[in-house]
Amino acid sequence: MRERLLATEKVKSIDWCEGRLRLLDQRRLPMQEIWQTCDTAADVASAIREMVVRGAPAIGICAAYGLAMGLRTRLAEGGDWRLALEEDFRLLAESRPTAANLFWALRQMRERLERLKPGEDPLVALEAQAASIHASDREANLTMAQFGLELIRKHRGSPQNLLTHCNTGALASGGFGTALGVIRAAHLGGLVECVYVGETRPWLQGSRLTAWELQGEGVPVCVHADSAAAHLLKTRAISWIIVGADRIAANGDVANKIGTYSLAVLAMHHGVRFMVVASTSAIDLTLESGDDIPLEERAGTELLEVNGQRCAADVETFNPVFDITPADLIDVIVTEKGVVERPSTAGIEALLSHRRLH
Ligand SMILES: CSC[C@H]1O[C@H](OP(=O)(O)O)[C@H](O)[C@@H]1O
Repeated sequence: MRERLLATEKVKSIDWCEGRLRLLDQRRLPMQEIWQTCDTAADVASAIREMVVRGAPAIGICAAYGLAMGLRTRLAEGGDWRLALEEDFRLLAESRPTAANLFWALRQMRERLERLKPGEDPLVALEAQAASIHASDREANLTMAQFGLELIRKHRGSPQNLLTHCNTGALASGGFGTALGVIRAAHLGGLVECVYVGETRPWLQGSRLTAWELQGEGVPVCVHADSAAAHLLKTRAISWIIVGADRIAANGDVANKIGTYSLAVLAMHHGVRFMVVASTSAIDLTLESGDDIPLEERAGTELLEVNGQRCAADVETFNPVFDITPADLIDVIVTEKGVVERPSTAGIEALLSHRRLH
């Protein structure tokens, strides 16, 4: 399956070439494929904040490259580059608050700097570390795709309807995607009748990005309004809801795109299995439960403007872009290190220490 997935790879949203980062502007997809060039850490922080690039793993990868570019600038300025680089760490860390991968990637870069040997070129070291974060995310997605495929096959070995939310594909990661990587593998394995995709208001990551990725690979896809999910689960036979994660607390609670929590409640009510797919870089053991995960709220204008039309003026808005799905609503969390059925603190600990629970 690994080779078959590699053969299908079409979408690439992050391009690192000769010390410069180019990003496929996801705000313009699917109607326009426009690439934006970032030359500095500030450019990358802005691209993350403005959603040029989005998706927890992709945000972490870009922050790593942004820090490498920041170091190049600081070295050219002369003086105490370590002190000056702290500004770049801060800019990138403040770009968005929820995705654990952002802070995990920045920590990886900081630890690489702390391991510098006397005489070692810091720029070479950081650029290599950023490339390694990118490559290992892509590799983790290939591994998770196969783990997820086996869970789907074990549950039912025939073509079935799957439902996903937001975009967790190649656009949101270093390649192939997390939840969408599992769905890609299920399609290649002949187990997909149709993939139902929620539009994912207000940024429409589902109807704009996921539908575009799946259509491009001939995967049967059906877009529905977020508010249609309950009726869809009541009237059509959906076997799995498969989503990504921006941050997973120590007890298995999951922060993900707004609307994920309601899908998990609906899954429980309708007897649909609920799978979360995320690499262990999304797990934040410093947080006991999902109650501690910072949930980003974005400007009300993102809610009130549709296709350039204002829906209402000067009205109060409630626009959190993430919510928390409690672990007891999740059947399984798939990571690159293995799967955790009925996630719990003990299950997460066993996964990370490679201990088998049963
Ligand atoms: C591969 S997980 C991507 C994750 O990020 C999305 O949020 P956003 O588009 O706001 O960055 C969504 O929560 C996805 O599950």
